[in-house]
Order: sequence, then structure tokens, then C-alpha cells
Amino acid sequence: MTQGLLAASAAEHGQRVLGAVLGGLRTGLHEQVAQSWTRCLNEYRLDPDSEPHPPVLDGHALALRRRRLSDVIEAARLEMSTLYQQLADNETAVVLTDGEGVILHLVTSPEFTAELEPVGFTVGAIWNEACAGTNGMGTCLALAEPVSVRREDHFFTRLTTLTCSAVPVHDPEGRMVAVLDVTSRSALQQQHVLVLLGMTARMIENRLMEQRFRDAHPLHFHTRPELVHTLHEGRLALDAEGVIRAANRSALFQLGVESPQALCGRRLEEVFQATLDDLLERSRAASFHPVPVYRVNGAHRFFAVTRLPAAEAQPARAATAQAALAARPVKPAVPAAPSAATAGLSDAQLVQQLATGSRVLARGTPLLLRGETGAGKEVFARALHERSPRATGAFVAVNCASIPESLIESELFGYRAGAFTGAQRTGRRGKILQADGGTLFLDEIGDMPLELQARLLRVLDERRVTPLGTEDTHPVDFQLVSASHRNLLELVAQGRFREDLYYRLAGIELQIPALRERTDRRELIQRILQEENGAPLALRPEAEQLLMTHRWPGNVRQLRHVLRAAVALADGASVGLEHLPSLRASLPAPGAAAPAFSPQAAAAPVAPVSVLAAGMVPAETPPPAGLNLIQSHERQVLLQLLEQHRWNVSNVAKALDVSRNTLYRKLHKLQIAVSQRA
Ligand SMILES: Nc1ncnc2c1ncn2[C@@H]1O[C@H](COP(=O)(O)OP(=O)(O)OP(=O)(O)O)[C@@H](O)[C@H]1O
Repeated sequence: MTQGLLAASAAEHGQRVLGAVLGGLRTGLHEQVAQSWTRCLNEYRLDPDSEPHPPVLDGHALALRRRRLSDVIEAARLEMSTLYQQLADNETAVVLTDGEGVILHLVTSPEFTAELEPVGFTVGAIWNEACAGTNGMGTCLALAEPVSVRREDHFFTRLTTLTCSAVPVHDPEGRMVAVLDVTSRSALQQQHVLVLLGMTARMIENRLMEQRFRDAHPLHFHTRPELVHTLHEGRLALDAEGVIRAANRSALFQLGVESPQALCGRRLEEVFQATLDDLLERSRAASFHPVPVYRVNGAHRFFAVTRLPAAEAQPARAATAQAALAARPVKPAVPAAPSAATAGLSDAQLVQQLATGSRVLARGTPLLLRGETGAGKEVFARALHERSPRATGAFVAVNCASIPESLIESELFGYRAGAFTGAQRTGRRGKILQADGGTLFLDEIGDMPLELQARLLRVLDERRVTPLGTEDTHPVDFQLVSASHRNLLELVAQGRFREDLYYRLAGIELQIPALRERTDRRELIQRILQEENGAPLALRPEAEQLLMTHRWPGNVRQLRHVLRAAVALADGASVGLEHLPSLRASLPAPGAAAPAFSPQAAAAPVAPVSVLAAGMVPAETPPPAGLNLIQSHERQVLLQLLEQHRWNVSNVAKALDVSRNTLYRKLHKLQIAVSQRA
């Protein structure tokens, strides 16, 4: 028995429990706790002063249970380790139990394990209320809702040095299959822990849905496009006929239904004004950026994107190495790729670049894309991927500027966790391995830290990846497209980029033209306007003229933002100058000569994009739930700054004089998704 877990007020605690249950002395006691104590005493016949002895399953029985929930454990492992790291407290355990309170997986430090084991806190032990009295896991199971059980809330005196918080984990059918719990010695910040637990449970549920419905079309949606592909998004899984087979919690919440059963079995067009085929087509045409869809009753607009089932898009693990591709051109194993025009790339120079890029890539030569920020380098890289022999493989994009520096390495190479309990844990598959059989797109490669450049070079040379924390190497076979808005050769000259890596990446270099240089501006404007509106929308001549002559320092990304705002402001009417307030600010004063566009002006430093369409952000974006007034305000200010800096996070961080990591944390807290930069 360790001293550490002995409660200070042992004698009084038992008295207090008896007094509350038998004598009705409940002052200061939470109702949930009082009811749980009553169950423990009257139903389970437990004695608060006795030693808790939760039974522990034998190896066989435990293995059976773990096997039954193997996909839940798999989905939870990494998230639990991440949560443990976030909590950064050695005297904390993150625990997963099954629906009967059996501990299936535990992440903690060896020291805390040694303290917890004597009270039966170990893998295989049953921590429901009947066995362990009032406690986070057991009481959460009994109530089927999030709970915090602080020290003296525990039933057993022996457990009153611990504080636990626990939340239910549901499967895609809405059943509570597990409980996720944080147990620690510290009684502080339970609200904070509950929020983190809730987020982690959602991530686990989303992963579980992905795993169980790999053969279904995933549909991601939210009322706000920038929240698609974040934790807040709604997710549906649709079969080939467009019938809903599963829905995550956020989908239920956004669609205003109680349980997945209210949606499952219904066709997509009974929920949204779109069939699966429509939405697939529109998603593809929009390069898999969210497109607007309306609820069937027309009352609410959402932004949604869908794609082929993961099982179909499985990386085609070509046995041939990339070198072999050079000698033997591979026949595309995919349906014909959309034409350049369908991908929004009908400018003559871009069409030419696409043809060159495709040829070069098919021969196993890496491509480097140069171009201003927002010019569409990623969209171009995706179009290349879709035309390539590896189109059935995954397209995996990594933005080296938007991942905090400390995370780039694990993000790219993956890692094998295991630092915490020593249990066998698979860790995270890095982006490079995810791109096996497909395309790896390294955006803003110039921002990759020097020491990682050496590792990347090795992967490119050896075509093998070694995840962090392991000795194992995995063969990997992908085509590589990288992009930068900076001149990499200048970075080489400054010693900030490895010359050998530069030559390895830039098999050939293609320049993606700025929007102002593109000859297909008119088509692009029409196309994005239609995507944003969900249907064709008339554009008045003076508005078109302004859009055509604007300098577009933020390129297509800025164009999309401006048109999104215009669609919202026009509210179904034709788009006129009054719907383009952010551009009107740049119009010459009446009487002044209209500035002709000049390349010098284009190259000059860009003045901050005046204000956003006056009032646009506040009007268009009601603050997300959970933010208080000050945070909402702070959020608007950051959104405007991001706009001014064309969503370049590094520049915003510089402007605010904070580190990128700090800014990322802030953005995350304020629910601003920066990876989705549409
Ligand atoms: N051809 C296109 N059709 C429709 N939308 C486009 C097209 N090209 C770019 N966009 C829009 O512009 C946004 C920015 O595009 P993309 O991310 O490809 O630019 P980028 O050059 O990679 O930007 P950065 O340099 O900041 O990484 C996209 O999210 C998309 O909404």
C-alpha cells in the first residue's frame, strides 16, 4: 500500500457518506454524487471504509473483450496518448473502459501506475459502480453522460485522493460502447479536462466511423465552410445508392435530430437538396473544396464535400519502384480525369503546364511549383495527381508552413508511441506512408526546418521511411510535387535550404501564373460564383469589370473570399458593385484616372487588403458556440488579420509578434481552421 493514495480525512469520509445516504445530510453535495452513493450503499451493499477490490478479468476474458472492441481501442490509442501529452502531468492516467467498465487501455507514467495498482486500477479491472463505488468511469456509465468525480465525491475513502472526469464514447450507431476517463491526483481544472475529453471522444468516434465505413462515401459538412474537415464538422457515411448508413454527433446536432437512427436508411436527397451523384460531381469540380447545399426544406445552407469511399481510393500499392516507372510508362488505372477546364484551369499557359507536368511526373521526376500565395498551386497539384498513373492512390498534402515546426517531423514520418505504458501501440502513420502508391504534395517546402530537410532527402534517396521511435523502415513509393511561393535558390544561397534537396525536388520547375496574369479569369469568376452560390448567379457588367481588373494580391483564394461575401450580400439578386465593398475601396476616386495594371505595381509590396467587406465577417459569421463575447471579438479581429495577410499564418504571427505555435494555439482555441484555406 502506498502512502500516496491515503486520504487525509479517512474516518470522516465514511461518516459523511452514511450521513448523506441514511440521514439526508446532503449540503454541498452534488445530486449526481448523492444518488450514486445511495446506489453504492443500498443496491451494491458496499462499505465506504473497506478497501476497494475491483475484480480483474483473467487473460482470456480480457483478450475476448479487447478483441470485441479492437477497432475502438485502435481508434483511441493515439488520441489517448495525445491527450496525455496535452495534460502534461505525471500523476495522471488516461483510461478507456468498455461499456461494462472493464479497463481496456491505460496511458500513464510508470510512477503513477505503481500508485494506482494497489487500489485495483489496472488493465482488466472492472470499474463500474457496483465494483468500485462512485468513480468517474463507473458513474459515467451509470448516467450515460459526462461526469466529474472530485476527491471526496468518491464512495470509497481509499479513493478520495483522486479526481476523475469521464465522458461516453459512442459508436456510429449511437450506442455507448466505451468510456474515456482522466484520473489524476490534481483536483484542479476539471472543466478544462472535461472539454478536452469531449473533444478526444469526438475524434475517436470520427475515426471509428472512418474505419467501420471505409466502403461508404464520406460526406463532410458544416454551416461554415472553414469548419468542414475540423472537429466541428458533421459527417455522414453514404452507400453507393446515396443511402445514409451512419452519422457522427455533430451531424445529428446540426441537422437537429436525436439519434443516428433518425437519419440512417434515408436517402441523401431526403436531407439535402442534392443526390450523392450531384454532390460527388460538384465536389470533384470544386477540387474537393466544400460546396453549398440546402436542407430539403430550403431553410438552411450548409457547405459539404464528398468523395469516393476510402476503400476504393486505397493506395494502389504499385510494386514497381518509381525508377522502374521511368523505363515503363504506366497506363492510368482510373476513369478519365476531368478536363483542365473542369478543374478550373483553362488558361492556355496552365493547360500547357498541366500537360508538361503530367508527362514529367509519369516518368518519376519530382516537380516543383512556384507561384504567388493563393495562386492555386495545390489545386494544380491535385489536378496533376488525378491525371497521373497514381490517381487511384491518395493525394496527401502537407503544408510545411502551417504545421507547428515541432510537429512537422512526426506529421511527415509518423511515430510509434510507446513512451508511456510500454504496451504495444501502433502510433501514427506519417503523411509520407499515407502517400504510398499516390502523391505527396509538400506545400511551402521552403519553410521546412533544415534538420528535417536532411531526413526528407534520405527518404527520397532510399524510398524508405523510418517512423520516430523505431528502427523499422518501411518501403514507400509515391510521386512528389512540392511548392513554394519563395525563390528556393535564394534560400539556398542564404544557407536556409539544402542545395542537394533543391535539386532532388526540382526535377522540373513550373511557374503557376498569378490570377491577374490568367487569361481564363472570366470563366474562373463565373465558375467560383456558381460554386459559392450553388447555382448560376448573374454578375452585372460594372462588377465584372472590377473583378476583371483588380490586382488580386491574394490570387484565387482572395477571389473566392470576395465572391463568397458577394453571394451572401447579394442574397440571390445579381451581383453588383455594392456587393464588392472590399474591392470598391481600391477603386480610384471619382474623376481620377483608372490605374492601368502594370507588372511593377503587381510586384510592389501589397498594401493590406483594406478592410474586409465592411462588416462582412461579423455579419456573415455568427460566433461559434462555446465562445464568450470577448473571444468572439478576438476571433473577428484575427479573421480580419488573416484576410489582410492572405491567410498566411507566418505573416500574421510576425505582425502580432508572437510565435507561430502561439498563434496556432490561439486559432485552434478560437475555432479558426487554417488548414482549410478556401
Ligand atoms: N482552379 C481553381 N478553381 C477553383 N478554385 C480555385 C482554383 N485554384 C485555386 N482555387 C481556390 O483558391 C484557394 C487557394 O488555392 P491553393 O491552396 O491551391 O493555392 P496555393 O497556391 O497552394 O496557396 P498557398 O501558396 O497559400 O499554399 C483554394 O482553396 C480554392 O478555393
